This record gives sequence, C-alpha cells and structure tokens, in this order.
Amino acid sequence: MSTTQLFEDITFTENESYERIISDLITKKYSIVDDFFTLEEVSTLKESLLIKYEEDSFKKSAIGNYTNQEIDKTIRGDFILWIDEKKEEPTEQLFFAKVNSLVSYLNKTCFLGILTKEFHYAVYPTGTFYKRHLDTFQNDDRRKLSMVFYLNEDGWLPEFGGELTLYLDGGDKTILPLPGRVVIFESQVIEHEVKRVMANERLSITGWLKTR
Ligand SMILES: O=C(O)CCC(=O)C(=O)O
Ligand SMILES: [Fe+2]
Repeated sequence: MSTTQLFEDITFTENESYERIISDLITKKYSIVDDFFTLEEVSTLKESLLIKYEEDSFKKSAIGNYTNQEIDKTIRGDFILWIDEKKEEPTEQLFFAKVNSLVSYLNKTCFLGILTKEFHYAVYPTGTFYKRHLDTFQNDDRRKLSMVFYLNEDGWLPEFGGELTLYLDGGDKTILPLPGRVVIFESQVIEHEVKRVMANERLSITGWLKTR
C-alpha cells in the first residue's frame, strides 16, 4: 500500500453537528438537532408523505413486532407507511442520503455496529396520541437508536399538542414537533410518549438504527 493510499484511508473529516449528537447521546442518551433538514427539504418530504397518504397507502399502526401485531387505538392512533430505500424514489433518496451519512459517521466513530435501519412515515390526526412506551419489543433488542423527524408546517404552536415527552431520570423533557428537527434517543432506555394532538395533523418520519 502506498503512503497516499494509507493517508486516504485514515483521513477523516470531523463533522461538528454529528459530534454534538454523539456527545449528547453519551451524556444524556438523547439529542435534538433543529436544522437536520432545511425547510425546503421538509416541504419536499411532506409533499411526498401527503401524496401517499391521499392515495390511501398508509395503514393503522399496530403494536408489537411483525409476528405479533395488535391494533389498539387506546395505545396509539397514528397511521404509518414504511419507506423502502430500495425503491429509489427521489424524495426518499434525499432522506436516506442524510441518514446514511450520519450512520456511517456513527459507525466510524462510535463502534455502534449499525447494520440495518427501518423508517416509516407517520400521520397523527387530531385527537390521536401514542401512550408512554419503550421502542423495544420482547425478545428484540436490535433497535439501538430511535430517530424522529418532524415534517409539520413552520409555526407548530404548543396549543396544537402532539409534543414528544421523554421520561428522563432528571425529569421530563417536552419537545415540540417542529419542522427540520430530529430527535435521536436510545431505544432501549428512554421511555417516551406522543401527547394528544389537539389541532392539525402531526406529520413525521420515525425510524430505528439496528444492530442486525
Ligand atoms: O413521533 C414521535 O415523536 C415519536 C413516535 C414514537 O414514539 C414511535 O413511533 O415509536
Ligand atoms: Fe416510540
């Protein structure tokens, strides 16, 4: 191997925003980034979500894993559509390009060993919520990091409800579903809840980085 080749392999550009995510995760087990997507990107993703939602391709969310699913509206009331990266739809490619860049950074710097991921669009109509829960199912410890990206209009007000509440040792953390924002947290540790949506439809992409 030549010297240049060697240097190419070890050259590594530090990314400030990703570094902050990592240090947040180490110290608090969650991180909030407000400008992960630009408002323009949010509106592109939202448009794609709404087209699919109007086509009726969303389904009522269920609780449990693939083999053990149960629909219980008293626990969660959102509608979801899984996103297939292999379909190579242009808008969703934009989404995965950013997520994959973060994943490869995490894998280079954190030894998290993220091998797979899964993401779905979610719509919470007015009146719906997702009761306090942990994102891991019985006998399934593959989900390491949960990620939620919000696709709402700019100016989501507290009175619209739909806050994400993280239940932390030091008290609760309430997070508004603002466009461009991503919340990342440890799936196996942090219990959380989506408060009832009081007005408007709450739009998001939720997903998990998994070890296999
Ligand atoms: O939409 C959110 O803020 C969180 C969603 C959630 O907890 C889930 O889908 O498991
Ligand atoms: Fe969750």
